[in-house]
Amino acid sequence: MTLLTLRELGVTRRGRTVLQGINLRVGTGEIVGLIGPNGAGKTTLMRAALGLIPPTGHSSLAQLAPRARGRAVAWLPQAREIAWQVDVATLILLGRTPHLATGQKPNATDRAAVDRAIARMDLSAFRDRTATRLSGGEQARVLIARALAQDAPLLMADEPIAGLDLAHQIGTMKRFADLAAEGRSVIVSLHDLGLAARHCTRLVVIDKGRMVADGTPLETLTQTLVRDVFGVDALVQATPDGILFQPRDIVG
Ligand SMILES: Nc1ncnc2c1ncn2[C@@H]1O[C@H](COP(=O)(O)OP(=O)(O)OP(=O)(O)O)[C@@H](O)[C@H]1O
Repeated sequence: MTLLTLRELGVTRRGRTVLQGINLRVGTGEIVGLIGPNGAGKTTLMRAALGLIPPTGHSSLAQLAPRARGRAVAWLPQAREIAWQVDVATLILLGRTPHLATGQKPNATDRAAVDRAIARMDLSAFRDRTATRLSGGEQARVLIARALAQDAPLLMADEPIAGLDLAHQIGTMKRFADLAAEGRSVIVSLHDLGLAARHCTRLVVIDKGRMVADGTPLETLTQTLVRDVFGVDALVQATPDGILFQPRDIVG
């Protein structure tokens, strides 16, 4: 089953081409890491795929009406502002909105989805706390939980682990693996190439608005690619315990 199809997706902003020629098909059970330097076009790709900015070309998600899109994909943007002075459980319940008709009250299924998301993001101790009074990293986990509660087949997350402590970075990547094991998929932009190499099933490398590599972490994260795209000399090594990625120095 295909959860997302992009064909020749492109974006022009203020007369400048910032994304072009993106072709991508995401099936079930994938953790697709979107990687690339600052300004490469990762956020633009996700927002264009969702139809949040007008793209050229085709995105299967951009065609959908808002409620149908909310059931097809959960979107976790990079900006993490929480505006509502509500408790954590209530905020996470907002993730169920695409499943509720206008005026419909949440039912047992919705509450179970919230409980699952709270457990998955290690937030049981925070469920009754006011969300705006949590630390930045705690708020980030609440927003991930809200996206998980949406129970969509596809999760698109823009730098979701930025600002999380190490254990919660790894924990979040493992939760994404749980989703993939359930047959869902995750598209996640990441700057930590070590975590990307270790936890993603596939990496899509974006550079200057173009896709320059698409494959397994070992196929894509070659020393040459890391040097050419990121300007960094790195050690990339397959070990019995997974891929090790160690950036060593800036090149050039
Ligand atoms: N509203 C806008 N108007 C004009 N240019 C924009 C706009 N938004 C983004 N851009 C440009 O598009 C390019 C891609 O930006 P994008 O945010 O997609 O990069 P990114 O890969 O997500 O970067 P980062 O890792 O820094 O978050 C950048 O050159 C950026 O300056």
